[in-house]
Amino acid sequence: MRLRKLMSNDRFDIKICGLKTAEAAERAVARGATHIGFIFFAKSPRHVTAEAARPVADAIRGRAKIVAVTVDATDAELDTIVAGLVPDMLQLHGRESLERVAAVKARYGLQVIKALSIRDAADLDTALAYRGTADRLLFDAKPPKGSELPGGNGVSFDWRLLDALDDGVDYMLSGGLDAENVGAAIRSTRTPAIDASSGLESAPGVKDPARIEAFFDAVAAARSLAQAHRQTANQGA
Ligand SMILES: O=C(O)c1ccccc1N[C@@H]1O[C@H](COP(=O)(O)O)[C@@H](O)[C@H]1O
Repeated sequence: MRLRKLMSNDRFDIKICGLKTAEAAERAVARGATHIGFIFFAKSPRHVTAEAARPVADAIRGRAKIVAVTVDATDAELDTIVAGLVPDMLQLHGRESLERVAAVKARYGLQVIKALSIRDAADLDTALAYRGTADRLLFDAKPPKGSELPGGNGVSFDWRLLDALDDGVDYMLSGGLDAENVGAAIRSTRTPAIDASSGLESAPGVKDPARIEAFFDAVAAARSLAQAHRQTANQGA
């Protein structure tokens, strides 16, 4: 049943986040990334300035959505990022309220992804309140104790919580995805989109070509297996 739901939606988005080089961005897009994310958070090993990120973004502009990832950024900070990077979307990965999400959307006229950290069913309920205000929800794990980063921690949450979601919820599954677990994530959830960052790195902030390739290979394998299951199910119907 879940496989049928997953594959009945042809659109499947793959966001690769925390890019710093045109080489890594090009590799991700060549393999099918639909979204490329740049991190604007000074404490992150993936932090970039708009000036440094712009040529990387320009190299793939028009072939994947350019996403600026920010954390409780002020209007002044967002003004600099939006003017310098010219992103297609903003990802708000802090404690932004519903009102703040609405204000950011209105100020820039850009699509907004709201990242929400999930540990239990109550967190999912809180996250769902952003539906209709944010253009898309992104479910990430809660940061481990002591982490200075609200995301990019390489940890997953219990994907079984997503069983409770209605089919129509448009979200991205994030948190600790890598080549080893992304197939299971796709098979065991109904996710219409995935997002990965630190699981594709050889060191914090350093994207690894082999890990990127292995990740996309694993995604393709899981998607074609699901497709085969759907065809078998349709033939039996
Ligand atoms: O990657 C970071 O350093 C980061 C910093 C601040 C906010 C978000 C950040 N990353 C985002 O977190 C999720 C999950 O990352 P991971 O796959 O677990 O490493 C993803 O959206 C990153 O873009």
